[in-house]
Amino acid sequence: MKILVADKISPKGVDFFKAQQGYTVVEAYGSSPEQILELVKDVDAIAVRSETKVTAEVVAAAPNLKVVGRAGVGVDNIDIDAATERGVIVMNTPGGNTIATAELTFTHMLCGTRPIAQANATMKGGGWGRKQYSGFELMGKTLGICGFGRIGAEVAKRAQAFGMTVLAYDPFLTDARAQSMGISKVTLDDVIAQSDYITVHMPLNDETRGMIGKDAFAKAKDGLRVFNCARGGIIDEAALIEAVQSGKVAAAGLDVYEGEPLAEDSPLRKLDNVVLTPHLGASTAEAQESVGVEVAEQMVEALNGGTVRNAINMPSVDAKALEALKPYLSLGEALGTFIQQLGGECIESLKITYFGKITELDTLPLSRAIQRGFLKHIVEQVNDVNAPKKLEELGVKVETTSSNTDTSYQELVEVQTIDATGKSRTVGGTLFTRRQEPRIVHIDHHGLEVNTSGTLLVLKNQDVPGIIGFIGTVLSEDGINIANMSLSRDQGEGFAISVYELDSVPSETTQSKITGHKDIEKFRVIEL
Ligand SMILES: NC(=O)c1ccc[n+]([C@@H]2O[C@H](COP(=O)([O-])OP(=O)(O)OC[C@H]3O[C@@H](n4cnc5c(N)ncnc54)[C@H](O)[C@@H]3O)[C@@H](O)[C@H]2O)c1
Ligand SMILES: O=C(O)CC[C@@H](O)C(=O)O
Repeated sequence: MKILVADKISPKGVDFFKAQQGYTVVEAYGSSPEQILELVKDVDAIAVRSETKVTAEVVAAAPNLKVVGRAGVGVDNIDIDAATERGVIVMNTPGGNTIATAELTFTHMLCGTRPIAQANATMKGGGWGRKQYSGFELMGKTLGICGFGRIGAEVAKRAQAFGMTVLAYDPFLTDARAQSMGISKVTLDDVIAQSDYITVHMPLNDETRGMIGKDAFAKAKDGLRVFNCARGGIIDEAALIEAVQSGKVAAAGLDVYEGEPLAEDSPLRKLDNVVLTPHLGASTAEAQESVGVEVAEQMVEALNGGTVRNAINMPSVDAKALEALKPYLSLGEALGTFIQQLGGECIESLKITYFGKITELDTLPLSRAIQRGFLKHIVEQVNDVNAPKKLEELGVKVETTSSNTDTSYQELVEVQTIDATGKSRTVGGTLFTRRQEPRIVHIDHHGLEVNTSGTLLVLKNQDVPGIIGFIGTVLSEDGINIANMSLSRDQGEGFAISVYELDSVPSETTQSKITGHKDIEKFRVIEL
């Protein structure tokens, strides 16, 4: 495996890569976009912080790329769509730099309350300025936190320790969590109108861009203090500059900017009561060691075919849950591959239903395995990362449900296709309990017992004598052994469904002989 470490991550993380047998590590910090395009040509994985941009062009230039690992939280420097389309796993290390960023935010809040940075500059310049640098207290003030995730919550704890009242705006924050944290969950308008301090801790996207802008400043209290250690642009820089100049905003602290590095001539650099740091949120020894080692471990695990943790574009499952799911994954893939070949063309919908014991497990990876199996013979380079996207592009709608309806099995996985004419086909599978062996147990609800590998001949015929003999004869003329056979008779309707497990695919001549038999309605050769 060849790993490109494109940004400076902890040496312990780099050493972890180097310690793996068969791994080559290329460290290329500060490379230009052109150099990156050249460097990725033969790499299997790229490790980055926030400097290197993994664009669609970079993904396209790296045919062997399997994993992009971000030592940190924000993945806005990675083109997730391009990676997903190509089946490249994108993973981050949430949590490793939470405390570092929460503490930096709090440092900014303190600096925006007591003019430490400004007093320090005066002292270093030979001055004293004691009268000039009086400040305020945090105690008794209201802090509004927009984005109450990992970092937001840690900032809240520190604010409470300083005697502040905390309000939070986060559409995904539950009442129970707000209550347990001793904070008030409010609307964005309330945060803006009631806060003395506002800090933002959310990703930058179309909803959050400019969330604290001209309108917000107009509705805010005079003398508001604002802080952004999340992503540049959540607080509109032009509006902030105006609000600071007009005195509406008394102090601000920024770690992140609309453009990074911040332009040398940015007016922000000239505002006395705005304290700036150069994207240092995660820059502590502890955080860097934590995210550097974590990203390396996660990437190696994924590259070696193990558990995929903290993936942005595929379900992450912990090792124990994955171990429990393992036997089901090959069943899932086989059911998907089977139904795609049975269902025929113009499939519009794929319905996955879980029954019984399996509903107690995290079935997301299994659903991915079914989708991957479905695409196996139709799309090249399909994996668990890009399968849903590929199905969407093909116009196949995927629906997954769990059912508590009783079946004849302890657990059952059922996959149904519906084509453009509304015709439906269904296959069901389970694990035979003692040895956890996957089996197909029904086709269109006709009970059978079929292995989930190799070549299958699926037949629907009139329930008349001689069919099995005929199939045996034509296959033996073709030199094909039958490894196993399963039959289901519908005596009421007068037809039978049978599945022959074959050693190889029947020739065209043999298939035409089968087609020519007057009592055989239809057949399919399915390759699992
Ligand atoms: N300055 C740095 O060096 C640094 C370091 C670490 C993280 N960060 C950034 O800080 C931010 C927060 O990180 P985190 O680890 O707390 O992430 P998180 O995922 O734990 O929390 C983000 C929170 O934002 C909320 N959210 C999402 N959309 C929202 C919206 N429209 N309105 C309000 N809330 C919304 C989510 O519900 C979530 O609770 C991220 O943008 C991350 O990239 C910066
Ligand atoms: O790598 C860094 O220093 C920045 C990290 C930070 O922006 C993040 O989102 O985790």
